[in-house]
Amino acid sequence: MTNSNSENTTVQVALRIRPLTQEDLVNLPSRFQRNVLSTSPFTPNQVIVHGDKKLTFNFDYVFGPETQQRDVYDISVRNMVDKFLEGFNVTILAYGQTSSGKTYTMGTSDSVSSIHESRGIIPRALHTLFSYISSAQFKSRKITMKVSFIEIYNEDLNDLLNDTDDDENKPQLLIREDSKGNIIWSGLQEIKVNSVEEVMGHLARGSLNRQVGATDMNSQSSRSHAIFSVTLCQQKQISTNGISSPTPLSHPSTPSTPTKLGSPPPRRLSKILDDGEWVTVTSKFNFVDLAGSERLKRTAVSGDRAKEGISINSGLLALGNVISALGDPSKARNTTHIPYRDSKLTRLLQDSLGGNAQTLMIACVSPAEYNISETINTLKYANRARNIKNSAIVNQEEAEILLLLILMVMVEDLLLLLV
Ligand SMILES: Nc1ncnc2c1ncn2[C@@H]1O[C@H](COP(=O)(O)OP(=O)(O)OP(=O)(O)O)[C@@H](O)[C@H]1O
Repeated sequence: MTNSNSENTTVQVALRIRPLTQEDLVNLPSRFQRNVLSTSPFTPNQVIVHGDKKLTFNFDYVFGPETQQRDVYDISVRNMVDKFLEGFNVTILAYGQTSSGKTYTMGTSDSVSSIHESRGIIPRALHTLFSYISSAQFKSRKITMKVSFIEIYNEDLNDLLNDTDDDENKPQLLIREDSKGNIIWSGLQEIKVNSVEEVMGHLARGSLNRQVGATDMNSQSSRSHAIFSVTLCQQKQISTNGISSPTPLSHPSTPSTPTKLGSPPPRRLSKILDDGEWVTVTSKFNFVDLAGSERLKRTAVSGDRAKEGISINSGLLALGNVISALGDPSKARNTTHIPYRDSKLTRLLQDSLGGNAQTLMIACVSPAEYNISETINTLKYANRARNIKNSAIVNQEEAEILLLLILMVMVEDLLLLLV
């Protein structure tokens, strides 16, 4: 950490091992239902794979099959919500093979009426956010929150919150880079929200629009990558000594005497400066539910499903390549080229991987022997992500607002000189 407005962090990686489900007990051959994963009793956050040979992997967090949704949230996510409120961009990615628990963990399919205990990360994070925002500490701030929901399906971008059937008049979704190198998703609807219920309504509506199709492994398999985003804009006043001031911004009044350029600030301008600066802090929270990472032959698909599989895998392959390039110190020294542009997924997530965001990857796995090779792939993939270094900053714009105030006063003064 350099100062309170910028933090150098690494991508945090949590492993979540789901329990055997009723579907496993019905669908998997009984000789392959054996549990092949255990957590280490001696080394925290270590998982042991009991296959042909014993393998161990370490993560920032390891959640065993008995871990409840509340604990996953409290231990690994709650602190990221705090960071989001401070003005940092935050991304949480759920990665893993089909049916490994990504949607369950993330809560992407949860609705307002979902049972409280089984609620995933998204509804929990929103409850925390809204309770903070309605607290006394935030009363003096002007706050707007917006949500958007984007899907990448066969390398096409879809706006899951735009229900219009009129495809021709739907705005084109584009990924752009601004002059500061920030990634902008343009053409996407951003809907203003005022309560957890409203957010959950949009999440449920968007999830219904998401592409799902039956594979052999999961009858409701998500065939697309989906990113639910919450953007928080806070206008707050900070006094010049850095302490938040509750005084709202008052518009500058007409000056009694005109000010010459270069003269000391007029009294009302120095009053504005004394009262403190108004700053706008904007942060974005991305909840990413990736499509299943399994190899095609496992899901026994053909035709359109196979085409989807190839495109899902190419997005995840590109994500893997970006992770390798960012996470392998020897490669990072030798090449400055990070292949973000190889897929829409990596381009959309460019800020979250090696950029201006605090990022948590949750790798989800099944404990059953039947899935052992996919599980090992997931463990290796997620392990590499731990080496990625991000450099996040509080997205605060004070200079522009102050400059604007000074310019407003100057324009008024110049106008007065003309009359
Ligand atoms: N930790 C858990 N505790 C209890 N049930 C779980 C847990 N994780 C997943 N499940 C159950 O396992 C099944 C598959 O989970 P889920 O749909 O979240 O998988 P997924 O990884 O999102 O799959 P896909 O990539 O195909 O969408 C669901 O019935 C879900 O309720």
